[in-house]
Amino acid sequence: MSTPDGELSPEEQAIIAEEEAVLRRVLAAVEGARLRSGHRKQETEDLITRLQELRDDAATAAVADLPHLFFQMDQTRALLERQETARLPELGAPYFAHLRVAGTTGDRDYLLGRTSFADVSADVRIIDWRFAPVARVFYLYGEGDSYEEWFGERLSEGTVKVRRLVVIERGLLSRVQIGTRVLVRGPGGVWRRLGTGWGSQLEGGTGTAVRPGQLGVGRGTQQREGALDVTALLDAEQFEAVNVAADQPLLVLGSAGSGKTTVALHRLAKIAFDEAERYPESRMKVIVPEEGLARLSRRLLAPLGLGKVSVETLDSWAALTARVAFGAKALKPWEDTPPLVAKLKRHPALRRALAARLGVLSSSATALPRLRKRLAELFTDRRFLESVVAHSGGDLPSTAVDETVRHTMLQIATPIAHELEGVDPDRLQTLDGKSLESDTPDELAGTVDVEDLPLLLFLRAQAGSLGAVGRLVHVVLDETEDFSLVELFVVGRLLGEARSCTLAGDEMQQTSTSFAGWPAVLAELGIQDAATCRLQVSYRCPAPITALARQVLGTQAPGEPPTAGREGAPVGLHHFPDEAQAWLFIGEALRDLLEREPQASVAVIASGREQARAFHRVISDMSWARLVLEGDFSFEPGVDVTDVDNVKGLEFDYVVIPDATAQAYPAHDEARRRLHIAITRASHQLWLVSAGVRSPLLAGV
Ligand SMILES: Nc1ncnc2c1ncn2[C@@H]1O[C@H](COP(=O)(O)OP(=O)(O)OP(=O)(O)O)[C@@H](O)[C@H]1O
Repeated sequence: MSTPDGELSPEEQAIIAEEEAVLRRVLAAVEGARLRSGHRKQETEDLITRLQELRDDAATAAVADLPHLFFQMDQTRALLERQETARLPELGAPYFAHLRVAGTTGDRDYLLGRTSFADVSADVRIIDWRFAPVARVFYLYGEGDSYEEWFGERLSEGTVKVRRLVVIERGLLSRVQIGTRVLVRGPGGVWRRLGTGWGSQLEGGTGTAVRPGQLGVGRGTQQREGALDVTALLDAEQFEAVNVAADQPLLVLGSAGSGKTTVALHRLAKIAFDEAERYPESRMKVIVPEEGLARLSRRLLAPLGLGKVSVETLDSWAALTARVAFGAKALKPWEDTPPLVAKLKRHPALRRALAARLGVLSSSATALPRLRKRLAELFTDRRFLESVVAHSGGDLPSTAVDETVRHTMLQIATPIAHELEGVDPDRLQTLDGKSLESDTPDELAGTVDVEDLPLLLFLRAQAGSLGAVGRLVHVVLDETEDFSLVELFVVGRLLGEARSCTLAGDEMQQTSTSFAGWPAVLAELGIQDAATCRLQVSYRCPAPITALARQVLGTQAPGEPPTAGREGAPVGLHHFPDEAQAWLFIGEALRDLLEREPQASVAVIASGREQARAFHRVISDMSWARLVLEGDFSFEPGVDVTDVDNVKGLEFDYVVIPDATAQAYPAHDEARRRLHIAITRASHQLWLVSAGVRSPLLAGV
């Protein structure tokens, strides 16, 4: 299957020579434009000084001189406006792809980048991937294909003669990809062709053989630079999705790692670029369930020119929105809601029960104290809660009723501080300086759960408006399967009539049982006609991992398996009699890996927080080991020890699951989805390690 790395053929040498010549031309043309704009800068400064002088003159001039001075000021201003210079491509990496088309007027070269630039005399045309009509030809056709595309009113026909992806680093060409052929510049500037085996595709063929018991395929041997820009890689289906009209709601579905986030964020960039006035960055938002994905999304948005778009987690968005809608001081949010109570408050059955019990409140009934009282009544009403549990389809156990009542009773108790009003504040502190109620159940008194915030907003939004909360012109919801129905309702209200949004999701990755199906999601957002795209190719995970992920899902797996993007290392399964041995083995393997591949990104994904903490102790003395339990990923090389709840939407070169046991992952739908999420974070290699009884989800592997 694999062919060795090789010397370039004469044809490939010619390709490299051609690409280097193109790059030299581009760099010279951009540098020329930069110098010209530098000269213009001096002229601009002179004009500004001149304008200032004229203004000063006008302040003291005789009335008769004013018309003449004003005329001069107008002229200077007009000259200044003409000085405005366009942004120039970055010299370090001015484009990421090369397209040559043969049309009726002969051959023409286009380079795809993030900033348009043309110097026709130097035969340089860099087009912006977001809006240049000819970018369609790049994304939708392959080398040798004939195309027919309408560019506005004009039908354009031709043939794609060259379609190459290029990587330019600090102004130097380092990689050229033509179809599946990859040419890379090696040390000393010697070019070679990478073999087609999976190992060498990853890192260039050296040190990539996988031996059983050894982690690593060579991915982390080099700095991460030199990777192809994902904007250049968008496939035809993804490109069409990115180009769906801005006012059309879009649902992007697909299995793990098929490019849903990639499409959603590129669409945002396209919309912001095409219709900057209607869709200002300040009124667009990305909302995701977890902190880790929020951080990753910010990192992905920056190179797309969307550094100002706000990215929020569901909790921080709800807290901020509630603060604006209800007033900052009125709410004391509680973040440690017991899991069962949180689950009940986010479940679709609660949304339906609320509708049946409360209907739509009148706006006079939505003052915060009244809304809180309403919720408190409901969450202490056993019959109401029993009906929620009864309609939860088995998701909620009956113990959720007692737990919710008990928890709410503590919240509605009067805080000690109120009862002791008038007492000397010094006497209301414990010896260690804390307040009397801290670390006691009384700490809960007067709080609202973070899960209550969307409910309060929902009741208020249903009755009228959310007051000062700003309208949104477009929103991206990622991992939409984890949004509760009430959260979706509130987002819908903030979008107003247009409902311009991109919803990315995969029902196989729901972890919070708040998902009620895509029709319910759209209905709650008030959307009747969403465009839907289903991404088919699994880009992140190699074939062995995609196959295992499907097996783990069991009967929940969707009908059509995704197309595996590439071959890859076999999944490693390691079983030990006891946990100490298993973890020692992982610790050793990680040390060995990081010595060989110091640039690798590795995640040890435990089933829960406590397991992550416990495993972290095994390697905590290593400088590259980080415990990440609040989504605070640094995206630096090294090992993140974390748990399933933290990693949705993320990816790592290597993933180790340290507790693939029957206890952590029993044969049960939610466990299947959780293991599936952990497995599909790996982009190069996966290990499943177990001690005691191995998870039944891995039977036969
Ligand atoms: N057309 C493509 N060609 C090559 N790589 C791609 C392509 N599209 C996306 N990718 C890469 O695939 C990986 C997964 O993409 P992305 O995170 O967008 O997937 P996702 O469907 O949102 O994943 P998840 O379901 O885990 O949230 C990323 O590394 C991304 O850069």
